[in-house]
Amino acid sequence: MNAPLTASRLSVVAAALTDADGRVLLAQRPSTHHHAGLWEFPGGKREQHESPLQALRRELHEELGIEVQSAEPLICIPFDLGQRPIELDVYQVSRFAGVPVALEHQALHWVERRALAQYPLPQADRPAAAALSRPDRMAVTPEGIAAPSVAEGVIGLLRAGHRLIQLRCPQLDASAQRELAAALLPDVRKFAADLLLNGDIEGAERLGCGLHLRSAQLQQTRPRLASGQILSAACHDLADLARAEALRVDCVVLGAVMSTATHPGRAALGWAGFAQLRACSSLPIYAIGGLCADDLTTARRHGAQGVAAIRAFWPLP
Ligand SMILES: Nc1nc2c([nH]c(=O)n2[C@@H]2O[C@H](COP(=O)(O)OP(=O)(O)OP(=O)(O)O)[C@@H](O)[C@H]2O)c(=O)[nH]1
Ligand SMILES: [Mg+2]
Repeated sequence: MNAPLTASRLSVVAAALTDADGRVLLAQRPSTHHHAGLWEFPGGKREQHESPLQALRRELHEELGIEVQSAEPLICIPFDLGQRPIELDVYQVSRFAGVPVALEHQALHWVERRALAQYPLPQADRPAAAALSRPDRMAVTPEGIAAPSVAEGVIGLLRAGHRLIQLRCPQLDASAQRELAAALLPDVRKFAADLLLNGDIEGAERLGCGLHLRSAQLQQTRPRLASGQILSAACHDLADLARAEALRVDCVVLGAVMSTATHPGRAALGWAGFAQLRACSSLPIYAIGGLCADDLTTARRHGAQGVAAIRAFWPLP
């Protein structure tokens, strides 16, 4: 059965068309349309009788003259901050017949994934650009274990394919956490991964690594980080998300989606609550709280960049 079209959000389907080199097609919106001149993923409004895939096939035929052969769901973004609330359902399309031609757009560009964010995109597209270019998992180190075990576990995470690791060691003082980060950074860089220091602004500035701000730190001015140093932030509600957006963070971690043993007192958002908050921000958002890798598909269906977890990802017993 087709997902119902609701009056509250306009249902829009769009395609991240990829070529053999993994580049993604962006299309520049016509000067006569809403969002004129911005670069978007080709697609358009789903009609009442259509499934998302039927709408995608029709739109890509009309706009690019191609036939879609297969499409995988990438991310479905509820977004309420524009002129009209939309649900932007983005599919990854790597198999299609024909060569895309700009039948309705001003121009087409094949873009390296890392360069997507440099294009002026509609606000709702930012989470899709991040879904195409940034890790879908953030691993957070568990508390209460000695520094050598944290180091061993982080190496295990890198070997298991994790590329975004938050070093969170409340059991160590700030200087010991910083020392541990400094020792781990050569390995982190060898794996082309990113390490985020939890809460230690000065440490991240000095070491040149990433930083994860606690929600209580969101009132401060933006830390002095270079463009390659990822800035992330813990958020629990709308006010946190607004502050994180004002600090121009690269991503946030939002939860708890499910109730967890580590934070038993905190009310869980559930996926519906998560999506409501997601719709009020254009930031890439990792969902956290009682989640594991099996929840990635559900997370993406609710507009998340992916899943952040402690125990579910930790490779040591
Ligand atoms: N196709 C597309 N639309 C997007 C994206 N991001 C985004 O906010 N939108 C918004 O979604 C809405 C519908 O898109 P559209 O203008 O392509 O619709 P359409 O192809 O059916 O065109 P039409 O209005 O001429 O019939 C527009 O308000 C558009 O700005 C995106 O990446 N791709
Ligand atoms: Mg369109």
